[in-house]
Amino acid sequence: MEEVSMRVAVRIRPLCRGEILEDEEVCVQIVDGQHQVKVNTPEEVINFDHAFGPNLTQKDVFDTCVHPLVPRFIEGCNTTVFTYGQTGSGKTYTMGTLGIIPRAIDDIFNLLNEKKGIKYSLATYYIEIYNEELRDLLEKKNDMNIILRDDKWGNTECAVNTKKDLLHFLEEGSTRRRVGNTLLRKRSSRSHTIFTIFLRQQRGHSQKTKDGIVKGEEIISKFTFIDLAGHERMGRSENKMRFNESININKSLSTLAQVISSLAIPNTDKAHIPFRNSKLTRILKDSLEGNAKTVMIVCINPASTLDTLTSLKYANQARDIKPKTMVNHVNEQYKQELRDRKKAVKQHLQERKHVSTSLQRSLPDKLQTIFFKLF
Ligand SMILES: Nc1ncnc2c1ncn2[C@@H]1O[C@H](COP(=O)(O)OP(=O)(O)OP(=O)(O)O)[C@@H](O)[C@H]1O
Repeated sequence: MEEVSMRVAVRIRPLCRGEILEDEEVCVQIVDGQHQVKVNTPEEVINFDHAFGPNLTQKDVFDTCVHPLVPRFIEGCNTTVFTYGQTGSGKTYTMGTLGIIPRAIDDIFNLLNEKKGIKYSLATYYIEIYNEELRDLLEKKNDMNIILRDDKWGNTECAVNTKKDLLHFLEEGSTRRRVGNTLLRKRSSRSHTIFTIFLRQQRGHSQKTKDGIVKGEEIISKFTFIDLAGHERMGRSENKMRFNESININKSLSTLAQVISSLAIPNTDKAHIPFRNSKLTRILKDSLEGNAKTVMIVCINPASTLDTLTSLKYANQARDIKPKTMVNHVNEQYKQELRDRKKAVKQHLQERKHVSTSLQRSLPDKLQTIFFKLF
């Protein structure tokens, strides 16, 4: 088992046309050749694992941050990427249908095709959390072969046979995401979306590897892509509905911040980490602790001084989280459970035998015969 810290990257988008027309100034930049971001007012420099300026492409971001996760996912680890940032900072652009997810899908299929002798199956689900409620984005109009399996959130898992299936689910689900016009921008995402790919593998080799994988073993791993709703200042959205949405968005993001800061403290008592305080953190639990390898991408609007420093500090804290990565050996775990259960049954039978023998001895002859027949 190897200890790894959570990777945190920053991506500053270019000024958009409207911002250029309004003569907006760039108030945050990457320090040349460094993984550092410099905010102008108040002046501050913050370190990250990766930093992408406005000239870097979707491919650059993917190749540096996400491509290295794909082999880990195939090995059997849970892997997660999430985008975080203000409204309009480029989260959906970075993650969505033209960004990280389709590139990751491509990589996953390429790698699986390269691996000979692995029997595998894939499934996916795509959900959103809107106003603290979960909605299945793949539920309607589904012409694919659907396995209905209600998990603890009641969402639907869809079987996937080809790369085309997976891309189809991504595109279909993305069109159903809850968006709304806010004062800050038109068609702003008002929900957190979670796109998950499940990989179930049957390993055929009999020799042991460094991961301890043995013949016939079943491994299940998941790759989760989370596009968070934009955090924003309260009161800047125009109506009650938008205001309520903002309360819920900010509430779950602040719970996420509390979880991140608790996890960043070494030896925190797990019972005190507030995972259960929001749906988002409940879902993200296994991506942030234990068996996970996670990358957080903080998206920045170069013209906004308003929440930029807060976003950067929030994200910087996440670098201190140290999840433990391990392969999900389903069969090993199952075998251990069976061993434990067998041991418990044996112990129970021995205790029962002991009780019955002492009881039998204390009974009169006739009753002893009946007792013997019964036990
Ligand atoms: N790196 C980039 N290069 C070019 N354009 C970008 C980049 N990042 C974002 N944009 C553009 O900026 C706008 C806002 O991006 P996007 O919709 O991804 O923001 P968001 O953070 O998801 O916003 P919200 O939280 O409100 O949904 C879009 O028009 C998008 O095309």
